[in-house]
Amino acid sequence: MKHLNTPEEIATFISSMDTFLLDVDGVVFLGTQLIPGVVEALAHLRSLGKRIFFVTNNSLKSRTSYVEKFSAKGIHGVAKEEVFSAPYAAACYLSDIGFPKEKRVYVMGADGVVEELREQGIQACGGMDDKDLAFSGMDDLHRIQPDPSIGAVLTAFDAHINYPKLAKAHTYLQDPSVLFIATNPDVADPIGTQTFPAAGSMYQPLIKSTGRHPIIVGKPHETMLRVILAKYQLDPTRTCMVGDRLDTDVLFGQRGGCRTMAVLTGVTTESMLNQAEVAKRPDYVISSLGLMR
Ligand SMILES: O=C(O)[C@H](O)[C@H](O)COP(=O)(O)O
Ligand SMILES: [Mg+2]
Repeated sequence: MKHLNTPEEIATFISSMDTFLLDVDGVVFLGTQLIPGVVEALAHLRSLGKRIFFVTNNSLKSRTSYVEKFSAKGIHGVAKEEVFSAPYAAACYLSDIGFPKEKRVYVMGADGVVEELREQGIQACGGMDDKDLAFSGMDDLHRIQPDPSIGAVLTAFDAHINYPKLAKAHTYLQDPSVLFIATNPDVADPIGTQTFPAAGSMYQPLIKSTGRHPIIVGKPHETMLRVILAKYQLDPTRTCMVGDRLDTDVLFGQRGGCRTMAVLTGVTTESMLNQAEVAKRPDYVISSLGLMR
């Protein structure tokens, strides 16, 4: 694990890579705030002809919305195809396994998830339509019944989680043929100096109530990485996954045979790095992506 501190060390590292896979939350943004120096760093990498892809477990936005957010924050010229998100990975997974056209996916999450599914021609329900589902007592639950049109339950980050949604998902998952999928395993997100529950905390009640475990399609699940490496014929040894989490970003890069870098602007701290098992540590550490300019 090499710390990159001096401009010379950073320049030497950059020259050894052709492609950068950048995590978003904790690397580019912290909450809604752009991390200082990132716009300049991205412009510098691009000026050197480096390829950049954004690989995020964030399930609040579609890739189109992400491109708009990047642009609004001064990160211009990002193509939708350069953004790989957990909702997109979920849609590709369902499409790749031949999810039946007549079936629907029940989404516990935001509209960005529904948008990505529909873009792949997959019917989705739930999402924000269920955010205000009323619950007036246990005898109200007879309204929630099995639904043969549901072929999968997909959980994501859901700021409007409620008991009726959990009851619907639980009911649908009683049928073993209904797929149980989760966008990502991140259990908490850093916002400012605090942390808050994230997508990986949202499906835990269903694991307990149904006894079933979801297929996780986002990082560190390497499907998304294999798609990127294959689609763009990338050399993993000259591709670096840059992230703020060891258990998603670094593991994701390692599983794909890529180089890995941790930044200290998100979840991971210096002490976490030193406490981590050697095998789980990144190849490189830099205090911020903003220094790569
Ligand atoms: O909120 C979540 O589900 C995730 O913790 C968060 O969005 C992670 O996003 P990433 O760091 O992969 O961009
Ligand atoms: Mg992150």
